[in-house]
Amino acid sequence: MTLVAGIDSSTQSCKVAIRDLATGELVRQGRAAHPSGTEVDPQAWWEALGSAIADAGGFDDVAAVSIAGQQHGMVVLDAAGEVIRPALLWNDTRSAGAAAELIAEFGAAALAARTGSVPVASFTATKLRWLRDAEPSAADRVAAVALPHDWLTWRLRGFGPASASPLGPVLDELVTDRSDASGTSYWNPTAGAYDHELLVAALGHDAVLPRVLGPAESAGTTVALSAPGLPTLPAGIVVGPGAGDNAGAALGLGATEGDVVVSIGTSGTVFAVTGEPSADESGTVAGFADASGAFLPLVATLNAARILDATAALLGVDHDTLGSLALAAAPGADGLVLQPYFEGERTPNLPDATATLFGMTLASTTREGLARAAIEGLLCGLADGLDALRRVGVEPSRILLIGGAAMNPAVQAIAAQVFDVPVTVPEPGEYVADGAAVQAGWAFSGTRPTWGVSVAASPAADFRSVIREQYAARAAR
Ligand SMILES: Nc1ncnc2c1ncn2[C@@H]1O[C@H](COP(=O)(O)OP(=O)(O)O)[C@@H](O)[C@H]1O
Ligand SMILES: O=C(CO)[C@@H](O)[C@H](O)COP(=O)(O)O
Repeated sequence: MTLVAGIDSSTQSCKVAIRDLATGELVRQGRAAHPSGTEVDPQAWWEALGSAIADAGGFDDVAAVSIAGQQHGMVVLDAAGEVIRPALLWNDTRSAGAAAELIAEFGAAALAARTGSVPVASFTATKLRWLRDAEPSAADRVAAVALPHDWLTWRLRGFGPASASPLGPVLDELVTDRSDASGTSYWNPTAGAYDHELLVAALGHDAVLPRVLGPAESAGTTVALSAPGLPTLPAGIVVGPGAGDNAGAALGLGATEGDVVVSIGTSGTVFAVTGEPSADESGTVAGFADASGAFLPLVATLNAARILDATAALLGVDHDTLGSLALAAAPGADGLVLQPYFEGERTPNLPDATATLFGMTLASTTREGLARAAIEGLLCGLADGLDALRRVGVEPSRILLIGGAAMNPAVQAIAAQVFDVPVTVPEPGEYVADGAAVQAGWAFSGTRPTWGVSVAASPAADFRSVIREQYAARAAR
């Protein structure tokens, strides 16, 4: 049996899935938590990767591995391969002003044409601009800029600071893939090339950027690694190019035309695989590349599963009870509307916003109503994202609902009331890690594995227009 491993180094945790290349059968899995916060030392991801690999029973019998990861995070390296400062994550909004500056300097239409997207604070270029202005001595030392998955892939292949890696700080050995490169705001998905003028405008000087590999290209192989608390690896495992986590999920689901993936994890994302690139000048849709050689128009919200975490904590219940409470309230929650911008928001671009509860009356202010308003508010933001995808030409025929919160039966049922296209819930699984495993198998064998995905639920279509109408009315005010 040939085993391939996929890794999802996501915002909240690191997950490993080991599958049989021939059948796709899940053989082993593991996971480890990441630190909280929007600024994280990449070493914590490296240690979590070691724990997750150990939790999955190790890689001694694994033939190939690939890493998908949270997108956009700024990992800055000096000439010695040392991480200069903690990484700023996709959900860190301190660079909102820098994003506005870059748009003012180049124009939204030009940036959309050159990079597929109009940057918001999530994008790497804006974080580099923030670094240039807020920490100039750190910016001066930047010799290379990587994304979370690029840096982990580099470490897995034995590169890193001289003191902590067998092959040392060879910056030219950094690699990435099209999907993650397209979230930087200095890579052109249509041309398939970096735009160094935009990098220099952001950082203040040029730097080494990871070489962009094709979907099935191998990044090389692992070297033997062994140190307490860090990944333990045998030599010679084929390493795939890696991917942004959303592109990884599309690969893991085998998403095809008509499929729109709605992922409810730390971020909420709505995306589709398309044959043509997109360039939305309004900035709502990010024109990413995917991990199969195609494109991935995507809308992302900063607030998603943690809306439900916060509401469940407030009500003093677990996720299941939150769901039961929500289903006990009527669609529309008697007018109670949660605009759930707890962490600011990215879509719409309101980095300094906070959450607001509208429509509180003596009748509507119940535990059941609040639970439902939380789920409805979460899903309405994503349904707005679906409408934005339609505006760039995506024609959805079904929603594939994934991510931690998609496991909640109430979220599934209310999704069928909020989305006006049929909702399908794949078997609970780690589709980002699975997509990375597909990619590892592709790099190993030269053929893209097609493993198939089982469906767990197809909630009956139950569209209730009141939910989106009252949400939109509140948003308009
Ligand atoms: N049954 C559930 N109902 C609602 N939320 C859930 C449920 N199970 C997990 N979650 C939430 O899902 C999130 C994790 O989802 P995941 O897709 O793994 O996120 P990420 O990939 O961003 O780390 C957490 O915020 C967790 O509390
Ligand atoms: O910023 C984006 C996409 O543009 C996010 O989707 C990140 O990629 C984080 O993903 P999760 O950790 O929430 O899965």
